[in-house]
Amino acid sequence: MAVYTQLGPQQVDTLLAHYDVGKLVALKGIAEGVENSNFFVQTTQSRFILTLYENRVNPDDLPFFYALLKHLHDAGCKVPQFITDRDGQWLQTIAGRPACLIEFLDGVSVTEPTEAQAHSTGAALGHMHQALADFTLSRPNSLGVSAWRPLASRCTVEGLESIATGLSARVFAECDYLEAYWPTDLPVAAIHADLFPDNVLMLGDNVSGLIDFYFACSEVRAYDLAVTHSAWCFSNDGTAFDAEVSAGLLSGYADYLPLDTATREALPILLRGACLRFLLTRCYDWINTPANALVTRKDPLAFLRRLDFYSDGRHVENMLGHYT
Ligand SMILES: Nc1ncnc2c1ncn2[C@@H]1O[C@H](COP(=O)(O)OP(=O)(O)OP(=O)(O)O)[C@@H](O)[C@H]1O
Ligand SMILES: N[C@@H](CCO)C(=O)O
Repeated sequence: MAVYTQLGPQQVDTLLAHYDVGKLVALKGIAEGVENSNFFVQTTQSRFILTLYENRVNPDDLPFFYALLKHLHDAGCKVPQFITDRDGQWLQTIAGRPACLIEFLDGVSVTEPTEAQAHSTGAALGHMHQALADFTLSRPNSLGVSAWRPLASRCTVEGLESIATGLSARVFAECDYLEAYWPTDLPVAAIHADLFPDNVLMLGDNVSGLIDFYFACSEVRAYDLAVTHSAWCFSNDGTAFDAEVSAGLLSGYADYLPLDTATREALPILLRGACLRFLLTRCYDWINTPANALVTRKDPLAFLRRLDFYSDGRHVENMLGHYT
């Protein structure tokens, strides 16, 4: 569940009085998500998401997210806009929390994507990357390659071994490998960094919205493709790779940005990096979240299985065969 702060209609009425968006008709907490408190707000004029930023989003980063979404929206990408009040303010305080009123986008997130849906997602990602080529703000990636070893240490050897025997050695060996081979010659730009299926809204086969940009940061651009590939192209538990979904995602992306030689050569490393990032954050949460907490812990081993898959160079070669 993700309603950490409760809100009453009176508080939301008071907030909405600053905007030209009509009067409150319905207010409902949204269960999905784990980072922020989200509410569905229906007014006499339209529908909105009201997000209250809880401890994991640093309020100092909000101007970066605002500018990023405005830039993408102005470039025609399907992302929600932050709504400004009559004084031009988009950042408010409600119940003592920083809060924003955000455009509501139609669509549902899929759990078992088809090739066509993956194609549309790849295209939306490529379009976004193209649009961000002239976006000038930056935000360091606090979960990038240099953060993985310290994060693994914070998980502790015992913690990692409690999840799977041998996991600790595997994780530290992977840190050695990725630190040695992480690409330094590819374009760096603002990326989404967490484009899992639950952060993509779809209507039928078509993307209607990309949401949840709160991990967005400056990074090797193709790493975003790697993250998205690792999130979309496997069964949830990571045991089954779906070659059709992979082909759809890559071809949608390549409609906007070519998979040039440098990108193709770096992808095996970037894909392994994406797996290690989610393996480690899930391990950390697994170890530090009580089993009976309201937030459901995500299975870390689902990303160890993906890491195993990508570590076999033949798999990535087959996937990219069409582009060489
Ligand atoms: N702009 C939007 N339009 C429509 N629905 C939205 C929008 N933003 C968020 N939602 C809904 O709210 C849910 C939670 O939003 P979001 O993923 O941003 O939360 P979060 O707490 O940051 O989640 P996460 O755990 O994925 O980081 C989404 O799954 C979606 O159903
Ligand atoms: N999308 C992530 C959670 C947010 O980083 C995961 O599934 O582990």
